[in-house]
Amino acid sequence: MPSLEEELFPSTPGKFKDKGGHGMNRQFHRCFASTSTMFLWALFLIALTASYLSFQSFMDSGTRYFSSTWGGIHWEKQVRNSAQIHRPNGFSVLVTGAAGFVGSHVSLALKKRGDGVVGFDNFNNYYDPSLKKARKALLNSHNVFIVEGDVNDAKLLAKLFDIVAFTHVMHLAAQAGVRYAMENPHSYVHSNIAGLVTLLEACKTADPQPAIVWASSSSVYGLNEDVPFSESDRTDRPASLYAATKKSGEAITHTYNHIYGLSITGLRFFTVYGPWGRPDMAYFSFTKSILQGKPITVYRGKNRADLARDFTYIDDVVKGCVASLDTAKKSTGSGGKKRGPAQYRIFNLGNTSPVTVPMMVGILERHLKVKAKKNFLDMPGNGDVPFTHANITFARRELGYKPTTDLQTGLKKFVKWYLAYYGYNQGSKSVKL
Ligand SMILES: O=C(O)[C@H]1O[C@H](OP(=O)(O)OP(=O)(O)OC[C@H]2O[C@@H](n3ccc(=O)[nH]c3=O)[C@H](O)[C@@H]2O)[C@H](O)[C@@H](O)[C@@H]1O
Repeated sequence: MPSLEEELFPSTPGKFKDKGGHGMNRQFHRCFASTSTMFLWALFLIALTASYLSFQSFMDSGTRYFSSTWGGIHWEKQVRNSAQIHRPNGFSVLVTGAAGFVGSHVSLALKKRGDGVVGFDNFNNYYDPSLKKARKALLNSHNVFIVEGDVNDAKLLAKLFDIVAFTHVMHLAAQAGVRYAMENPHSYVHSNIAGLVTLLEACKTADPQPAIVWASSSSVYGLNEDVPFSESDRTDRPASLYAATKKSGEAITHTYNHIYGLSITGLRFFTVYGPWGRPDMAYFSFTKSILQGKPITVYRGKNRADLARDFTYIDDVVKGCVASLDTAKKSTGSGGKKRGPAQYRIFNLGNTSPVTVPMMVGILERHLKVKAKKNFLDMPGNGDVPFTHANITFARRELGYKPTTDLQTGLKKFVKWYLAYYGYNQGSKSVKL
């Protein structure tokens, strides 16, 4: 049986039989037959190519539509609902890193006072994503919708700005952690530099342009030895790639402020801790190890000096973030062009009372009622700095920022949350105090 293809496009000369007649005629017929065969073949190939290409493009859009986590009428409705403002002169805020530690707290605080909040997070596995999912569930229960996506996704960002006229962006999405930068340097460049630029491009083009508040880091002070650290101190000697990407962020945001009129506020966070915190941070991982009866490594600086941090409680930092949004002036650009000078600020958000790491461990021991097995180790050259200490005069004056929680009180709240969330049974070999 001839195939469908053969029936439509006969290729055997026998089917174009010369039914008698002259040589010329035969010649003409042969010639005509071969030309028309070629023509038909060409038509067939064109049709095949065209249908292949349209199938490809259908698959492309289909893949995006069916497998991506964004897009569609239902999704847009969720975004719009989440962005709805429920107070006079309220904001609509895009919070990146909303499933993160600081992001989830800030999102909740804004939502509770009636601002519209749309979360944004890529739920990466730098640390246990189930904790991020639990934060997401908490936010969902307060009607905050988190868009799943990466800040490097320009199309998704453009779509969001298309749907919502965000008044502010609270940019907290980042690759965090000081020492992990030696293991995975490119993840810092990807999130903290490339992602930041993609986000700023979206903000600069948005109409209206939002005001931006974003997370820098106390680590930008690097090898600075003037204490306490003031915003005007040197920040050109970072000790880690993480710090270098945050410092770059300060420079990059400045250019977007200068060229496009974006209103920018950079916040230098000082070792933020508390309930729903980050498992990669020392106070958190120490708690887990102490409860499991596992040893912890406590780093020491030059001449065995204890390391110290200006540990800052999450609720204090949230107040600083919200006050930054409240005092941020509008961006001045439109249509991607600057129309006048715009606000550019940088604030320290610290606690102003550094505590040594062994003291922090002592507080945890008391709250957990379990003794830690401590191994002291000279600080490896891994990006750590010996101490941090914030001067918060500027934030106090401009934001009314006034931290009120000391480490003792803050860690008590953290431990209470930790035990409620994970339970006591983290291990069997705990040594009770
Ligand atoms: O303030 C900041 O800018 C930074 O604060 C923290 O960085 P870090 O202060 O290094 O916080 P931890 O990783 O919790 O370390 C706290 C202290 O514990 C020490 N440590 C850490 C881990 C460990 O196993 N042993 C140990 O002694 C560190 O050397 C450091 O002195 C955050 O992890 C960064 O994302 C943030 O940007």
